[in-house]
Amino acid sequence: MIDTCILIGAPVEAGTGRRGADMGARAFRCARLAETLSDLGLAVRDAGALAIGPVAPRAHPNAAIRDLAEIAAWTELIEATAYAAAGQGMPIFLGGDHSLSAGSIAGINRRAIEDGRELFVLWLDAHPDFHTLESTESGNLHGVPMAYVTGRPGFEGFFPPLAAPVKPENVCMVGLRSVDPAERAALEAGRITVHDMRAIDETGIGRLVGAFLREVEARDGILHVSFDVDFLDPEIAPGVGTTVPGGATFREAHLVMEMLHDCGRVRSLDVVELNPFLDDRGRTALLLVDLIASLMGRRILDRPTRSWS
Ligand SMILES: NC(=[NH2+])NCCC[C@H](N)C(=O)O
Ligand SMILES: [Mn+2]
Ligand SMILES: [Mn+2]
Repeated sequence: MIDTCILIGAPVEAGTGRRGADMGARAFRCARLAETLSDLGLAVRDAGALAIGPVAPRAHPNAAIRDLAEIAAWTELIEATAYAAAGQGMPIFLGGDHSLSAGSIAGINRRAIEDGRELFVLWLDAHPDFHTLESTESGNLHGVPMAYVTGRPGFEGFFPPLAAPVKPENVCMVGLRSVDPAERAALEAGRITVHDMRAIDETGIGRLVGAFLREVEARDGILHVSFDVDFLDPEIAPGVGTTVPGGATFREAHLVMEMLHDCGRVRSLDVVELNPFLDDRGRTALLLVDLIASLMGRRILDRPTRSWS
């Protein structure tokens, strides 16, 4: 694990159908993310918030799509930021909506390839966000980043060209419970590892994530974690625009974070879709700060408790 965290605010909300996600990065600061990480003995660099300039609107044959030029501009900026930050510490992207992961994962993968490392992605989300520009029906571009970074066709000429796609077999999605028909067909035809809520109920989240982490270790990979707030059950995390009932519990989420810390291979993180406008007195932001703390090494007992390998 890395000892310097770089906090990068990415106040993008054009990818969602609801306003308010652009306040997410500020809410993490109110919930004392930087201080919490410092208390764990980590160096923290606050890189502030990114901003794009004005963009000329772009049309797409899929008329449902909104804010294509804006999301393309965010993707380019976040990609460059992720690439630069990955050489200096552990970037933590504070969203902002999930479209930011198009840029963060693309930039992290460019760095990984340059360093001769194999990048794996753990995608914690109620949704696969696996639409192409053709298949999205809502037109909300937070529903497409995983298709983009794994190199599915149709982004050429609209999104920035990828240095290299992430290998689908290096991606593991956990927590799915809202999958559109076009996404389901593409996931069935592809090679991404997918664990829906039923798999979690039947097998246990620790065994599912443990199997993936063993694979990352076996292939000497590095890991990017993309955490969508709606991975969590809305009862404990109401501050998100796309709530879906039946999500991960408090203990399941902390277990995953603790296992990620113990595996020692996480090099970058997105925490996305926090919408303070929909939150209940900051409780979702505070919960996320505690989860990030678990990922960065906070533990209940002061001894290694790793038991999954
Ligand atoms: N990052 C998210 N919250 N994505 C939700 C996407 C929901 C739906 N699949 C859509 O494309 O509109
Ligand atoms: Mn998502
Ligand atoms: Mn989601």
